[in-house]
Amino acid sequence: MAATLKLPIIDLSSPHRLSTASSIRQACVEYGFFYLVNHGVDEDFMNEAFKERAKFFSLPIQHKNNLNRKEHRGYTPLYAEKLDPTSLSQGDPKESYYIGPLTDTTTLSLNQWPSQELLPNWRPTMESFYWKLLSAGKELMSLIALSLNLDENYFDKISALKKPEAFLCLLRYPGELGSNEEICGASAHSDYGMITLLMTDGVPGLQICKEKLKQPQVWEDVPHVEGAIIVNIGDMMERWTNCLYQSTLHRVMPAGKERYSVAFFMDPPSDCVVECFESCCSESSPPIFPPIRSGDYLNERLKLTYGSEKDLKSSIQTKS
Ligand SMILES: O=C(O)CCC(=O)C(=O)O
Ligand SMILES: [Fe+2]
Repeated sequence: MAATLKLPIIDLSSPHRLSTASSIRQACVEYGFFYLVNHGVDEDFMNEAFKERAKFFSLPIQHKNNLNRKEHRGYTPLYAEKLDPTSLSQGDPKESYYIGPLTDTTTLSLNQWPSQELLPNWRPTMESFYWKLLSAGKELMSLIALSLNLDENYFDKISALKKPEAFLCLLRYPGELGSNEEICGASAHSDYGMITLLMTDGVPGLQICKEKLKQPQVWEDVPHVEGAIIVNIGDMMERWTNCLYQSTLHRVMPAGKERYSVAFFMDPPSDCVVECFESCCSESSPPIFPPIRSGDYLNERLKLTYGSEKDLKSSIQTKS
């Protein structure tokens, strides 16, 4: 049985910003994961958004398939994603729905929405959810900058936050697929981007592996904390910080029970160059990774997760 972790709790509303930043640093070095409380997304609203989310997933499959993922927005059916591309499974047994950046008017229309007749409150609820999470995420990024001995507006200054590539992802893991220990709901992976804000629903399953290079891997349970957002560091943040902050390997084990979660992936805009921060390298610890455009990095990772669009289409035809 996996041990249960007690991750650090960070209070986003604390007036003691320097000491909060120092706790964030410790959490990111040690775990790459922490809980965020007093984040401004109130529990009543979150529960309302969770209800709307469940309504979408309970629509008949043909309605969901009408909104199939295009340009990384819309519905992704069961098995279409494989977060661990080396896994031998047919794909991860989860379905999801992606809402792309609302901050960029040029790509806004790429988003897909269920029709108002079917789900009248869905779009305004999800848009509001998006803005609330973006606001919490931006506030957190200023503390993360402080935690790295950078100016608190640093991520704004390097244009990482003006129009971030932030995606709201609604997830459902169907319980009826059983609790085969071999098949993870979400296979082992680290997130690709800057940070992820994750909201779970109380059904267990999320686990992290603190030392991704150590064999055998040791997995520990991350319990749900009511009202808290789980934050994790993504690979681009790991590159920026020269591996000071870990993008920790995580997965979702099957619980034999339906499970929902929401992930808000905050990535820099595609033309932002991710290059080791000066505060994270020195002569004795030079940059480990070469600079890379965020968009190029993300595209490579997404290609591995989804295979080709042809694979996605055949997965829709055979699995639904
Ligand atoms: O559902 C969860 O708790 C985690 C999901 C996740 O890690 C992801 O989608 O990247
Ligand atoms: Fe993840």
